[in-house]
Amino acid sequence: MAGARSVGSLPVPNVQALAEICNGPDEHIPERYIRPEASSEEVINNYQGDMAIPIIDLKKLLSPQSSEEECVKLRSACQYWGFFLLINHGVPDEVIANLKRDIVDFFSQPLDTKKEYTQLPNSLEGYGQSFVFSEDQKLDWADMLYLHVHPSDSRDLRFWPTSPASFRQSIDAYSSETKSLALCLFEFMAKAVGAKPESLLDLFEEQPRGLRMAYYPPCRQADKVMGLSPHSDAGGLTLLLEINDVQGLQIKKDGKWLSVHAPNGAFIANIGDTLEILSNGMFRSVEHRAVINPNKERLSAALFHYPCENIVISPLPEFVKDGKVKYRSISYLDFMKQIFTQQLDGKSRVDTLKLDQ
Ligand SMILES: O=C(O)CCC(=O)C(=O)O
Ligand SMILES: [Fe+2]
Repeated sequence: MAGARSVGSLPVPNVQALAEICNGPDEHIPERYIRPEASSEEVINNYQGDMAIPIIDLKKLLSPQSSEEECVKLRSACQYWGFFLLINHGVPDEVIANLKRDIVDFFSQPLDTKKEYTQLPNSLEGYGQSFVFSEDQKLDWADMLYLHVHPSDSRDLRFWPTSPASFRQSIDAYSSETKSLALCLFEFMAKAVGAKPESLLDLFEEQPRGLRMAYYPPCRQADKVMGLSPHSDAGGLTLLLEINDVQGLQIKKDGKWLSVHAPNGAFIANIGDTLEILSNGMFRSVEHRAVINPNKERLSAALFHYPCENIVISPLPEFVKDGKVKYRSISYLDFMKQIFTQQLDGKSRVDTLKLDQ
């Protein structure tokens, strides 16, 4: 593969700056950003009834009176959707508001200021783009700032912006306040299928977490470009925050794209590949993408929860019903390496690990 790297992205133009140049209705958009699939597949915008994304209430999960009922909903959400909205999650409004403000402020700074945090070769962290493997690969209409936020010794402060001045503090507070959320969800997910809570908790207890903040510039020809290519998330669980209330996330449901939007203050939670394998396919890691708004910029922040680095990802015995193991085992490090060396051409990563039934 031309230009392949072990990790990190090839450098590509800054999209926010590009969008400012080609912002007319007929302006030429460079060929590498033209994505026919952005408008060629069916999208459902007003979903209702069975097509409404499940809403999980953390307060209800934690309350002895309602926990069992909410656990049933959680199980069904993880099995059939792989996505759910998480409400009453307990992360203070102020912590979320501060993070949102600072992310907006960061991306609205001059390019030269943001470039001080540019990704280095062979590193994913910093300001730039994710997953650009080759010179001829189509490109997404977005810029990103990716940081390891936990554990604290994984932080590389070279990439942590000092402007806006409160940014580091806001990310740190957000990281602390979300710390127990995913573990709590893992615990209930295990309980929901009759497995011991430790079965998942033990694998995620060190909680490596990364925060990917994305800036999707508007594009007058939004139907020609793609904000974030279809993908599934590699880790265990992702908690997504929509920063400025502009819709753009779409998830694959029964072969169609479904627009998903979080009401103010809710998280959009989704199962990642690692959890699909650990749960022997009981929980689904679902393909999703982000599209572009013609008039408004969109910002989001995805908090990825990874398992401990030294584990082998393999279906957990408690999730294997009828003795049928559906995935082959792979060390977590090898699994992550694949992300940077393999172009899957539309195939899902977990599919490559599925055993023939
Ligand atoms: O921005 C979004 O809505 C989606 C982000 C996402 O899927 C990701 O960062 O993996
Ligand atoms: Fe994602």
